Amino acid sequence: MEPIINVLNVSKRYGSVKALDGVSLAIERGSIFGLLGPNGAGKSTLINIISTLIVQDDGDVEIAGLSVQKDAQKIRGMLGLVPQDIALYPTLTARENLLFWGRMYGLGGKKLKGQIDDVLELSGLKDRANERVEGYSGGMKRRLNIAVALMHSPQILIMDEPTVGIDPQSRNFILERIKSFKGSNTTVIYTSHYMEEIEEICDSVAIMDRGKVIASGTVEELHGLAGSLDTIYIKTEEPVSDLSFLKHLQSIENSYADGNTTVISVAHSKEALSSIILAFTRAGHDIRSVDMLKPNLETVFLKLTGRALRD
Ligand SMILES: Nc1ncnc2c1ncn2[C@@H]1O[C@H](COP(=O)(O)OP(=O)(O)OP(=O)(O)O)[C@@H](O)[C@H]1O
Repeated sequence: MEPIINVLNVSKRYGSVKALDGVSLAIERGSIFGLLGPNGAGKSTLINIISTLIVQDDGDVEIAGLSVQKDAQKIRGMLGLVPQDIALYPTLTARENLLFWGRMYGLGGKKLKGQIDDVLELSGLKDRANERVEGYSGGMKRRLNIAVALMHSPQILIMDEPTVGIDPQSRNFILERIKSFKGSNTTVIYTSHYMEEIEEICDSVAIMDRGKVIASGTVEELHGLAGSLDTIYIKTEEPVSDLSFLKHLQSIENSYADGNTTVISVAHSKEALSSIILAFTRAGHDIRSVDMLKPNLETVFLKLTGRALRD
């Protein structure tokens, strides 16, 4: 597949802060592309450059062969942006907001009406379309914001943390809707610092930290960077100083004691768990709790940076 977006060695500074430091990325047409990173990693700066809202200091972004610097106007017509801040008229109804934005995009007549019905359906707001936006919940406003971004049927939908601070129902609704774009002509760029969301919906992911892309690939490829081992944490009533009772268990790759917690690395935690628990009990250790951690984007980030994603 052909990339629709090529980010070529892009840098951006704010005073002494390097918000982006030589970022390069290729985003496939029709994919759902995730940008994951902690606060301040540079995600918003990057998508604002892709959206032609701010200009980079160095490098370029090509979208369908056009340059954000030279062809900003044309590129804007191809993009739908869902910004972090809600941009709606509170005293207008949802339908009136969509009418306004549709006209801004140059739509009119039957096409405009049809498009409004489509995006209301898509955002699950059809039944509430004639209510004023000021009475909407945060999640409904966010869904309307997405509807606005879809009014001109953009090739690329860019969403900056669209699920922050909204109710779980709206969050699930939004995630399901984004998943429904899979295999369509619409390319989605999705930023988040929630790794579960990115794992759930994205085909490809770039992990950003301090202005750089520190890893990119499919979710599976990125999991591979954390190694293939699961981690089991067993908390006991008393500290366990001698772990020789685990020796006979072939599946254990590594184990160490950390106070009352024994940390065990195994290839297949599900299969190994019952024999590990049995070994603890037989050795006379009372177990207080058991936790399992499979490799995920959180552990990948930890491995690459030595820091947690959610510091
Ligand atoms: N307009 C600005 N003026 C000064 N510094 C800025 C500006 N915008 C961003 N920065 C700085 O650039 C860095 C990257 O910020 P950016 O907003 O792109 O990160 P982010 O990954 O989107 O984080 P968040 O999840 O908090 O939005 C941060 O250190 C931020 O403080």
